[in-house]
Amino acid sequence: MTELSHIRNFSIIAHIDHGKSTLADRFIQLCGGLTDREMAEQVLDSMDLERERGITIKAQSVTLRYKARDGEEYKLNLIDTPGHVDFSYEVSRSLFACEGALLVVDAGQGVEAQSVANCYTAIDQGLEVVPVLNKMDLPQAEPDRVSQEIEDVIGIEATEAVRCSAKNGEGVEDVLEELIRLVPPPQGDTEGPLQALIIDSWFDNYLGVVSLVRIRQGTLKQGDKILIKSTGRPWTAEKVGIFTPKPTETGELGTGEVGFIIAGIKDIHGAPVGDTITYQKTPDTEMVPGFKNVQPQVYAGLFPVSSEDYEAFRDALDKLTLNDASLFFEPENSDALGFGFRCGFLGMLHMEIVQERLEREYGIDLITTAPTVIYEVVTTDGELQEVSNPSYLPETASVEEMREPIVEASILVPQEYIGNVIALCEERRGVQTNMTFLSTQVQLTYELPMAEVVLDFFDRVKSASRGFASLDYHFKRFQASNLVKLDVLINGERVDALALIVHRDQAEYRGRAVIEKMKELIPRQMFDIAIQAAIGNHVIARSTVKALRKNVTAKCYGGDVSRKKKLLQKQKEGKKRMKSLGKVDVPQEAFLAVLRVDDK
Ligand SMILES: Nc1nc2c(ncn2[C@@H]2O[C@H](COP(=O)(O)OP(=O)(O)OP(=O)(O)O)[C@@H](O)[C@H]2O)c(=O)[nH]1
Repeated sequence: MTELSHIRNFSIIAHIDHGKSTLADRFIQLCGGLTDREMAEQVLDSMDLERERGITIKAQSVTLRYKARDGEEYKLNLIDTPGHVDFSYEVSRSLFACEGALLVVDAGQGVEAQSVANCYTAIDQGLEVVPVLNKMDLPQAEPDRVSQEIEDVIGIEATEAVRCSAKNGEGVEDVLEELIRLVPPPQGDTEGPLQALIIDSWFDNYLGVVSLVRIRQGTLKQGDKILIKSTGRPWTAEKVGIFTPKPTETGELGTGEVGFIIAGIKDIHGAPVGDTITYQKTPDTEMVPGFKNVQPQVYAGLFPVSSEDYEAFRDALDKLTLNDASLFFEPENSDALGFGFRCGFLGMLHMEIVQERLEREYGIDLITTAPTVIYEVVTTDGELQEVSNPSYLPETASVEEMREPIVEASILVPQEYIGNVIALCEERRGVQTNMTFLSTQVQLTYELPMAEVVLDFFDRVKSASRGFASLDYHFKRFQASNLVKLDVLINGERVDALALIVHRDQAEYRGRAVIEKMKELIPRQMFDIAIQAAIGNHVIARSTVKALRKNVTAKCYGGDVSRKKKLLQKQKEGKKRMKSLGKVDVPQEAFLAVLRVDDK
C-alpha cells in the first residue's frame, strides 16, 4: 500500500476542447499505463457516443505511477470530469474525491464561464487549484494575457502557471511536478473502520455494478464483508482494484486511494452515488458527508411511433437507467399519442443523447414532445403541485399562483459582443445582477427563467458572439410569474401533446409563430387542416393547411426517374415519423415546432 504522502488525487477542470483528454492521454503515456497501440485511441472517453460527439460524459478514473524528479514514485489518481454544462453535477461529485484540480486553459483562448464555475466549486470544497496553460505550441497563444485573466476572474495566483502543449508533449512533465508540489496528499485514519465514498456506479453486462470509490478511512480488501450505508444491505467485496486505465485487480485499496469495487450488486440503485460503504461489523461508522443528488431539469414525453414497441421501449429505458441514475421516467398516457413515458433529463444534450441511444441501440422510433421545465402551481385550496407536463395543469379557475424556476446564469463574453448578449438576455426576460469588465472579456450575471435558458439559449449565446461567449447556470429559486397554458387544436381537437406553458406577454406571439411553423411542417393531405392556438377558450391564432390537389411527384413528370424515386423514398421515410391525430398525419418536427420558433 502506498503511503499517504505519496498519493495525489486530482481532477482536471477544462472547458470543452481546451485539451483535457489529450493531456490525460499524455499523462497515461508518460506513466506507462498503456502500450502505444492502446494509446491510439483517446482512452478516457469510453462510450461510443461520447467519442462521436467528442465530449466526455461519464466520470472515470485512472491511477498513474509517476517517478518524480525527487526520485520518489507517486501514485496519482486522476478522476475524469465531463465538460458539458448539462453534466456539471458530475464535476462536483468527482471533485469530492480529490485534494486538487488542474485548471487547464487554452492559452490562445482564455477562461470560459463553465471552468470558472467549476473552479469555484473546487475552491469551495477546499481543493488546491493548479492553473495550466495548454496549447502553447499554437502561434496565437497569449500566456500572459490568459494568466492575468485567470487571476482576475478566479482570483488564484497564475503568473507562474505551468505552460505546456498536450499535443507535442512539451511541459507535460512539469505539470505533474507542479501537481505533486502544490496538491496536498490525502489524509485519513488508516487504522479506522472502513469509510469509502461512492463517486460513481455503472452497470457492466459481465460484472454487474462496478463502483468507483474513494477510501476516506481504513482499508477495503477483497473478501471483506461490507455494508452499503443508505440501503443497509450487506455484500461481499468480490473484486477490488484500480484503473490503469485498464481495470486491474489489486486485492485492496488503502486510505486515500481511489479504485473500483465489485460486490455482485445487480442494480445501480443498490450502490447509489454519494453513498458510503463500511464493514458489516462497523455499521455505525458515519456517512461521508455526501453531495446533493441532482434532479432532472427538463421533461418531455417520449412515445413510440408504433404502439407495438411500447414494451421494448420500457425495457430499453430500464436498461438505460441501469447506467444513468439521472434519467427519470414514468408512464404517460396521451390522448393524441397513446402510451409512452414522461422522461426527465439534466438538459437538452442529455435528452438528445438518450433519444439517440434509444433509437440507435434499441431500434425504437420515437415521437418526442416539446421539452418543458418543472413549474410550481399553488391551487385555490392552498395545495402546492409540481407540474412537469403542461397537459396536467389544473383548471385555470383553481390556480391561485404559478411559479417558474429561475436560474442564475454567468456569461463570459469578449467585449465586442457584449451588446448582442445583453440584448439576448433581455429578450429572454433576464434581469442583470452584475457586470464586471476584465482584460478582454466581460463577466455578466443574469437571473433568467429556466424555461428561457434550457432549450436553445446556449446556442443563441454562442451565435450572438461568434462562438466566443461561454455560459454556466444553476437553479436559484421558484418565482411567481404570469404564466398561461397555450393549447394547439387540430381540426378543432385539442392535442394534449402539443400544449405548452408560456409567459402571458409572449403567448400571442408564440401562439402565432407555432401555428405558422406547424403549417409549414404538416404535409398537405386530402382535406383542409385547421390549426389553432388557444388560451382557454380564446383562440389567438389560426391557420389552414390547404387540401392537396395534385401528386407531389407530378412536377417530376417526364423528368429524372432517380429523382422521382428519391422523392418517394423520402416520403416513405418521412412517414415513419408521423403520428395520426384523428385523420391528420403529423410529423415529429411539428411536435417540436415550439423549439424552432425564432425569437422576435
Ligand atoms: N495545437 C494544440 N492542440 C491541442 C493541444 N491539446 C489538445 N489539442 C487539440 O484540441 C482539441 C480538443 O482536445 P481534447 O483533448 O479532445 O479536448 P477536451 O477538453 O478533452 O474536450 P472534451 O473531452 O470534449 O471535454 C483536439 O483536436 C486536440 O488535438 C495542444 O497542446 N496544442
